[in-house]
Amino acid sequence: MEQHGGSSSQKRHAVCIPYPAQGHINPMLKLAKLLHARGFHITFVNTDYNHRRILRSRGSHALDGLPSFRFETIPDGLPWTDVDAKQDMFKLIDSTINNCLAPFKELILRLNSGSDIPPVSCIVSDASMSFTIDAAEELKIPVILLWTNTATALILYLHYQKLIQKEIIPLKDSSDLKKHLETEIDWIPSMKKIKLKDFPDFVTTTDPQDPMISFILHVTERIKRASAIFINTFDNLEHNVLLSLRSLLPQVYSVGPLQILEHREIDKNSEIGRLGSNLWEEETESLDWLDTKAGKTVLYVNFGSLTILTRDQILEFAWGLARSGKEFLWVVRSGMVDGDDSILPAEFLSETENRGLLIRGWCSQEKVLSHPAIGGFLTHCGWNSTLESLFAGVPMICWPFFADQLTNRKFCCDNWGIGIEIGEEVKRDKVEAVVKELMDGENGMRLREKVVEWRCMAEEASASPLGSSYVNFETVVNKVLTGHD
Ligand SMILES: O=c1ccn([C@@H]2O[C@H](COP(=O)(O)OP(=O)(O)O[C@H]3O[C@H](CO)[C@@H](O)[C@H](O)[C@H]3O)[C@@H](O)[C@H]2O)c(=O)[nH]1
Repeated sequence: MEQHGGSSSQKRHAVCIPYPAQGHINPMLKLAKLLHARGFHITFVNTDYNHRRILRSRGSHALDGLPSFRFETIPDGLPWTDVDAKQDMFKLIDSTINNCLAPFKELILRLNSGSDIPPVSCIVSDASMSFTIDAAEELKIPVILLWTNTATALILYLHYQKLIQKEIIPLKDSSDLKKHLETEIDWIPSMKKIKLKDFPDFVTTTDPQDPMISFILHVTERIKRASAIFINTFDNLEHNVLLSLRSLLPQVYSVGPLQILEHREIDKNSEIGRLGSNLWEEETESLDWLDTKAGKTVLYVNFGSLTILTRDQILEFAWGLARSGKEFLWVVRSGMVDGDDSILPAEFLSETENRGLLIRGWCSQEKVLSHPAIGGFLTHCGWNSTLESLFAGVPMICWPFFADQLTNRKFCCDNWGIGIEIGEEVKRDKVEAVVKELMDGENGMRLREKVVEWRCMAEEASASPLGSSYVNFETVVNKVLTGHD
């Protein structure tokens, strides 16, 4: 991809910095590769902690980079921990806000003093790392934010301040929780009568100082200062919301699914294409196992990188899967079950050994979802998983854990027609019923047809030269990042 760029003095240099969690690093790496393909020199910035994790999971040379695509690190400000230690999400949020600006600015100054690379000409930052806006303003360079959730989640978050002003949150009395969650909100542009239970979480707090609410207010206030905001979605999927959003934030550009742009533009066997960012080591068994299975017969089960299940929940899922009689591939990440990952009972393992593959660890999800044997996805509705499922044409069973996943569940099931709800409380009978419905039922067929329709629209959005996401990406690269009309 070097051929697109000019000499180092002419090249533009983008410093790309994701929020330090898997669901944010993955889309940022895709974006960085796309910018590199357009001739940008890239510096990709991980936290020290995640850098060490990637080296461990991908090998000691995984982040050596290339002359025009380099990796750097900054500390996350948390006490030094072992790579196996789980990072506390709330402490990490707080720490990035308070501790990352100084090392980030030092990094940019150091990059600017190097003679072998072009000076930093723009920052491409996760919207949750909004200290980067201060750095960009000081350096007088543009900052582009990447919003890794839906446009819907963004418009809802932008109205949390108003929810507080209207005294809807924080909740005064938690005994009213059920009624509170059924409250219809009808004053958010393009959101027709959305209930609080479909908001991206945190609306059940009774704490006036709730740290997540403070974080949401912090991010949504600062986001307005960005030169442009990329959203990993596409126009057809969230057309009206994007229109409303643009009247609040004119610099919003839908550029998703980034996976499709990456797929089209980056040769996956090239040095850049092979760069990856998995924090857990990927197993290799599941693709071979899937090769032995018939088309669309296997349910894939994976709850992403942050979900924590209780012992009861994992048991209910396990027995529901066993009773469904369907084949399944279930990936159980280390640390995914509160207290103990090895609690799946021997009876479950022996009953399902001929039709279930249980992977303890991490798989290559994009490859798994695209395998022809996969017929359904039991998911926590993280936005990357949702888009990846859509791109693979795989319908979903939706069991959100927290945050934007609740909103994604609502839209997948009620608006886009690509998912079935399983209910908040996991019960084996329900799991059994929805798995059968998705894999064998008429409803499953309808969802499968619908998801393929959405995949076609996503592909159209990403197509050169007129697809909306493609055009939006080009517009920002030309106008904002390189200053050309
Ligand atoms: O075994 C696995 C499990 C996951 N993945 C990948 O890891 C990413 C997970 O992202 P996502 O599905 O979005 O889930 P989370 O890790 O939970 O993502 C966080 O970030 C997302 C994007 O902001 C939010 O939508 C979620 O709510 C938030 O929890 C995806 O790219 C998956 O392909 C793998 O490759 N292998």
